[in-house]
Amino acid sequence: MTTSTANFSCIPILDYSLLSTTKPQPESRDQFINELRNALINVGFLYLKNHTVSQDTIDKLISYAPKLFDLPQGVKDNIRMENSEHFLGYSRLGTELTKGQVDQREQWNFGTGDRCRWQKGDPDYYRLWGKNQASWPDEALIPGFREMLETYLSQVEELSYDFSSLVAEALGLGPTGLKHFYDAKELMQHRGKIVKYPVVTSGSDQGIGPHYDGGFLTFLLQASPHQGLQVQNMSGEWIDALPIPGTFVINIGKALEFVTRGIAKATSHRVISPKGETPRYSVPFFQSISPDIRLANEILDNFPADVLKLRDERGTVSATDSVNFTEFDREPSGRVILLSKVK
Ligand SMILES: O=C(O)CCC(=O)C(=O)O
Ligand SMILES: [Fe+2]
Repeated sequence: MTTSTANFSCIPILDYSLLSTTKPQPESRDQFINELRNALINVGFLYLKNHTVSQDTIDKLISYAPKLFDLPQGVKDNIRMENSEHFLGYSRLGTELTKGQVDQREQWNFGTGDRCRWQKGDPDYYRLWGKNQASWPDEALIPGFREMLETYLSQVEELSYDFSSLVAEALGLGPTGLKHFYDAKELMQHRGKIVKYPVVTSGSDQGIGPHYDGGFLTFLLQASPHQGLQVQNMSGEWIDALPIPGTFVINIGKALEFVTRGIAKATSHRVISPKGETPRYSVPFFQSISPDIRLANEILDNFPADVLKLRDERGTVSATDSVNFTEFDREPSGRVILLSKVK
């Protein structure tokens, strides 16, 4: 593994209020963009504070999370992901593996939008666009949950587009430099999960094993105050990403790393199960790109020399722990996601 001068020992905290449109300050904007460039190239992870998602909605989501998992097992099993052609719904503890090892987590999978895009003759992966209907627990069992989560997902979706334009700017591509990776908003379906990591007293404490995210950008809400998320730096050390109230943890996925020629860095991360008395909860939101995009045809060019220099000074991590399928650059991105679900 290459050790780099740009190795990190903590995850930067970026302040979204530096971009405030009520009092625009060019130097504050420059500061934000510079900090973002550093985080994208040297860390692959950042915290975002003073973001645009309402704290009231986040507080509600945090209080709903345990109630969702406390629903009777039969209710949860009725809306199991395994029965959904859209891969939405509930998945039991122990049904997921990372690199052959069982992850100790229970999850609900949701998507934005509420329609299936697939029509006869369309590619198979359009079926991933699913109606959420099947994945919502009965309103009477958890009143207000659906409305709260739809509000949350649509606010994070908005943030994800705004943030993607800032990422493009920070990489020297101009604010619209990543826009062609997305279809029209009403055609996109982004995915989110609500995850419970139970307390582990014996056996494996792998909440989720070391992995890279596959897409462009992930927006993670740490929905309880537990230690557990760790991020691997250039020399292989695991750095804690402790929950910071009022922030999102944002990280880069393999697809963005690939199309930016390794400039924006995907960083390996994992979750260690909680040891105390109470479970850990988190809510990742995975921003999708157009399902028809073949990444190998879309590798970006025209990066400014200073951005390329920062990448080259950083060096590369020689140990590869890539996504578990090899066709991720050549197949349409929708099929890559489909393959990852059925493997
Ligand atoms: O739960 C977390 O904190 C991280 C989850 C994660 O990395 C993932 O689901 O890809
Ligand atoms: Fe992840």
